[in-house]
Amino acid sequence: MKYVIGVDLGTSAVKTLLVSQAGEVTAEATKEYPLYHERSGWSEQDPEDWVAGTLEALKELVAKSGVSAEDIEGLSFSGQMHGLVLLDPAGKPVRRAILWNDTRTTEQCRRIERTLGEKLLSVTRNPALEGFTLPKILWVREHEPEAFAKASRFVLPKDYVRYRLDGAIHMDLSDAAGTLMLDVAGKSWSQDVLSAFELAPEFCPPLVEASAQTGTLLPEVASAVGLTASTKVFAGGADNACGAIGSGILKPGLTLCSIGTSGVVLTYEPDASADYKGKVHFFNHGKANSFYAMGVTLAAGYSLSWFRGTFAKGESFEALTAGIDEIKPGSNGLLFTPYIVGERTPHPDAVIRGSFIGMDGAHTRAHFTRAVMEGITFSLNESVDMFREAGKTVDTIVSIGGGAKNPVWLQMQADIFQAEVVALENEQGPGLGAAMLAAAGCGWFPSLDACADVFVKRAKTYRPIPENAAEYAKLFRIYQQVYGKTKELNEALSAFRN
Ligand SMILES: Nc1ncnc2c1ncn2[C@@H]1O[C@H](COP(=O)(O)OP(=O)(O)O)[C@@H](O)[C@H]1O
Ligand SMILES: O=C(CO)[C@@H](O)[C@H](O)COP(=O)(O)O
Repeated sequence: MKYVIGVDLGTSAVKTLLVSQAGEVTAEATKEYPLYHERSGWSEQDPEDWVAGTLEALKELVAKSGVSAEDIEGLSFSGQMHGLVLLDPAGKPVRRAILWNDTRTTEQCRRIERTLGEKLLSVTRNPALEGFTLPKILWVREHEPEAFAKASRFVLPKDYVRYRLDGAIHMDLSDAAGTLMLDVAGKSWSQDVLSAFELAPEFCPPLVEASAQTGTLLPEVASAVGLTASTKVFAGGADNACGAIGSGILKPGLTLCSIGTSGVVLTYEPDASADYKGKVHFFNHGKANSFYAMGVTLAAGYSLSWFRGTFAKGESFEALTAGIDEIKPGSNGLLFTPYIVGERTPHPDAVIRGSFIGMDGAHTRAHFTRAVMEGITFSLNESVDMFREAGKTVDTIVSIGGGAKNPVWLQMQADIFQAEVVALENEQGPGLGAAMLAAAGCGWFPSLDACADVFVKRAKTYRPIPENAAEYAKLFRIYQQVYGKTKELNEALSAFRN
């Protein structure tokens, strides 16, 4: 039996999966790493932590699987999107990476809008959002000119890790789409954008498809992790593109919900013709010549992990969520908005922050926990709503990410989204998608679709419970008012944030 490895470079951890030719996940190994929030709205990671975590996870994966290294043919990546890694000419990062959930770049976003005008949407197909890469590049150039002067090019998080594994610098189209520098439909770096901001073409890495082979493992890396130097390395893609591949979202009509650190609702687009007028993100898929549209909740799983870290330190998610199934929809009148690091869809707003509305002396920690999960799901439902309003049928949603480990949350998703929610045998869609890129790249299947027929294994389907769905429809209308009613209050409070 032959095997491939999927490496998912997430925000909370790097997760590695060993997957057989039959699509069975035969081993998993995960390594966590820290996030640095030095100021309100800032979010950074050390690229060395990603590399060390990946090497440790790979070593553990190979050792615990008992599989012979010769049988592991290839490896590919899924990566947290948008994070800026600036490299000096020797390939060393000049500063920590600035991540997708860092919102310090509002001023740069406004400048990008003024400079590019209508080209912003017609070329990059996306609005200027703080999380995207170009505003981060402009921020470093303005605020840290010494660091910027050392940088000769930039890469995205998984590209840096791949470079350290195979020694070659590349970026795939699905990840490049999130930089705001790509001509998304034309699949090339946009000369218009680069010249508008005086960035040299050499500052951008060579573009490849997510399924392209970029090299083989460097001999020293292979021996450090217990693999062979002939292991093929494939480019891989953005985590959401890989999540879509790993959930079989490879043809029109399918929708994905992912609750990781962020939360996304995503639909497949067969070509670049759809026009959502910048209300949702529009990116290249990991499947060649196709696209996807998606809405993003910045702090989805992160809201629950923030809540756990602050009020239930040291407890597992299982302990934290115990008993929430005994509480009725609406958490006894408690409502949470998950804007704890600002928001993207449908309110691109770096200043807004979260709220608990309706706190009552009768509420217990379990009510708060359920309210957090409901608030996250309401936020994702705003994206579902937007797709429905744009004419899409959203009746079946494949659910992945850490949030999909929780059956109560999966039922809540079905009740709030008013759609069937499908859980997969393994909730790690992006890691599986990465493994599928390697499997297809190794020639095991003629296409990603053929690979999905074997690799994507559906488990349970959750159907809406009519009385819950009716309650949630009423609550959702209340939830939608909280943004408007707390916006000004948060603007006033922002002066007191550090
Ligand atoms: N048992 C669980 N119940 C509810 N939520 C969970 C559970 N396990 C993990 N999560 C959620 O999943 C999130 C992590 O998801 P994951 O997909 O691993 O994130 P990332 O890819 O961003 O690193 C956590 O922040 C948490 O909110
Ligand atoms: O910014 C986005 C998408 O635009 C995020 O979805 C990141 O790609 C991080 O993903 P997770 O760590 O939550 O999987």
